[in-house]
Order: sequence, then structure tokens, then C-alpha cells
Amino acid sequence: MAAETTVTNNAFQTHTTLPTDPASRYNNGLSNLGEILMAVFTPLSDVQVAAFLEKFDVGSFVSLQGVAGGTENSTFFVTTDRRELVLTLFEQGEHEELPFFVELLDYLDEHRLPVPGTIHDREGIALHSLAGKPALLFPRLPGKHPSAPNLAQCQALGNTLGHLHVVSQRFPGHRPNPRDLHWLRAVHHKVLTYISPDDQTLMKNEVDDFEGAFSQHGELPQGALHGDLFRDNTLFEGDQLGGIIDFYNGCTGDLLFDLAIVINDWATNEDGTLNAERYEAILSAYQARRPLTANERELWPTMLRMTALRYWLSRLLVVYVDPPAHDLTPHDPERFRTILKARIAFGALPLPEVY
Ligand SMILES: Nc1ncnc2c1ncn2[C@@H]1O[C@H](COP(=O)(O)OP(=O)(O)O)[C@@H](O)[C@H]1O
Ligand SMILES: N[C@@H](CCOP(=O)(O)O)C(=O)O
Repeated sequence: MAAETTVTNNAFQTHTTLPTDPASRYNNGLSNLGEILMAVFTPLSDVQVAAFLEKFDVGSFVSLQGVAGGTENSTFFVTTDRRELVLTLFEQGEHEELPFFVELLDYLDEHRLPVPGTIHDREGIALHSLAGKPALLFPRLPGKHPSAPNLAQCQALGNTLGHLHVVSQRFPGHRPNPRDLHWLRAVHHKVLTYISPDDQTLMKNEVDDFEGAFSQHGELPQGALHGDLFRDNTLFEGDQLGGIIDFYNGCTGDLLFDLAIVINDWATNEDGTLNAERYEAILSAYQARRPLTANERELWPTMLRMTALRYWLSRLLVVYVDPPAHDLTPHDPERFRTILKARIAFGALPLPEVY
């Protein structure tokens, strides 16, 4: 059993004990903890997968490998005599929402975005059941997650996200953003007892402030969003964006919300301040595809703060209120408190000009 220590940073002072075992410390998303995170929650045998593949026109089973590094679902790399595949078993979440994700992925794939469109069986069905869990089969996309993206990679991401948002405005599906301002307002009180009095005030004031700011503007441009486009949900081969994966926070709503999540994860320095070069690279490339509207430009600093608070809150909920059933390393809430404080202190950098 791991020894425990009291965490003395601001957010946790006097409130919690955490294991000292390095394998059990927070995961900031791109650490080397891949091997030690338990990621295959439902084991599968070669025989099970070989029989499953027979429904599809993908070739014959050769090998199966569980993927360490997933956090919510069980993911396997599958090799056939014809191609490389990914098999995902859905362990949690609302299973009735899976058809939305299938439609969104297939729509973006049809529009030539680098996403894994689902593989349909010989009868045209994508969503199956395996080992009692909903299951989807995907092409395996090439590349690795960039931990310190260079400017060419930032540009590629901005360009692809801009393209995705142009296309996604015509996506016919509908799934309200489950992490929008309504959610912040409804659930932030659940974590207040676990944070310091200063942080309680900060969180409550921010939510009030967002409501004030958003109520003064008309509707922002809408479309389908990825909803969680962190670096570890992208795959790069050199400077080429090979794929955007993990669309299970996908939804419809303010496109600006997606862009702000990207900037907070991709273009933030260790101290929480914005990284001017990455910021410029992502936003210039994005706006070459989809220039922001006047409303979006006005709400941009607020949206950066709102999406920072969204992750501060969701991570606090995981740590204190609703820990995952599996023994996984939680993401560090403190990271997004730091980002939020930096956005409040310094605002947003100016948005690049659109030519
Ligand atoms: N289509 C894909 N192509 C290549 N690798 C993939 C693909 N889908 C998932 N992966 C790999 O599996 C890991 C876990 O998948 P992900 O969908 O992010 O699971 P989780 O929701 O459990 O975090 C990813 O980090 C990536 O390395
Ligand atoms: N990428 C997120 C985890 C997914 O968000 P959630 O709202 O589905 O918990 C993170 O880094 O916290």
C-alpha cells in the first residue's frame, strides 16, 4: 500500500491526502505514465476478436494489443492481414449518445478531415456489442501525441480546426454542449467545500461574470465541436497532423468554446501565461479558414477563462466528488486554476489580424 502525504499547494491545503507513489500522482495528460495507467478495463481474447472481425470486410485477424494510455474506454490495436485497426469498447458514459459520435465522425471523415471514420460491417452497421460492451472499429491513424508542439504543428492544428469548424456548421446532428455555462452554473457548488475560501470566491465570481458577459451578446457561431481537443487527442507524423481522435466529448454549440480549449492546452506556458508564438500560429491558421466574428472577438478573453474554469471544475469533480471506478491517475485540477488566474491577470493576447 502506498504511503500518503498531505498536499500543501493552495488548492488542497488541509483538505486532502494523496499517495506519494509517483505512479499515483497527477497526470497532466502527456507524462510518461502511459505504461502504468491501467487502460484496458475489459480484456479480450484473440478468439473473441477474430470472430468479431468476421462481420467486417477488413481481412483476417493477425494480432491484438491492449493500449495503455486510455482513460475512459478500453482500446486495442488490432492487426489483420490487410490493415491496422483500433477497437474501442465503451466502458462509461451515456451509451445512447454513441450514435451521435458515429454520425459526427463519419460526417467529418466524408468531408476529408483527418478523423477515424467508423468502420461499418457488411450490413452497414457501425455500432456493435462485444464482451457485453458497445464496440466500434476504426482505422488506426498514424502519428504520436506532441508534448511540446512546434510552430508548424500549431499551424497544422489551427488550420485543421478551422476547416473542421467550417464543415461542422452544416452538420445536422444535435447534442447540447454538456460542459457549457449552464453546467458550470449547475455544478460548481459541488466542489466549493473542497477549495479554499479565496478560490470559492474566485469560482463564484467568475461564473457570475461569464453569465453577465454572455447575456450581453447575441448567439455565437454554432456547429459541431470536438469538445476536448488537447494535445493527447491528436496524432502527428513530423509536422503533419495524422489524426484527431477521442470525439467522446463531441457536441454542438459555440465554436469559440472549442478554440479556447485548444489555446489553453496548446499555447500555455508552464506558469499559465499564453505562449505568444504558439497562440499566433494557431489563431492565424484557424482564421485563414474561419475568421472570428466581432461578437466572438469581444467574448474571446471571457471564453478563455470559461474553458479554463470548465477543466478546473471537471478535474476537481473527479478528485473529490465522483472518482472514476477504475484506479486511474486523475488529471491535476491545479493546472487549470493557474491558467484561469493568468487569464484574469493578463487577459488574452491580441487576436492576429485577418488578411
Ligand atoms: N484511431 C486511432 N488511431 C491511432 N491511435 C488511436 C486511435 N484511437 C485511439 N488511439 C490510441 O489509443 C489511446 C486511447 O484512445 P482514446 O480514444 O483517447 O481513449 P480514452 O477515451 O480512454 O482516453 C489514444 O491516446 C491513442 O494513443
Ligand atoms: N481531457 C480532459 C478530460 C475529459 O474531460 P471530461 O469533462 O470528460 O472529464 C482533462 O484533461 O481533464
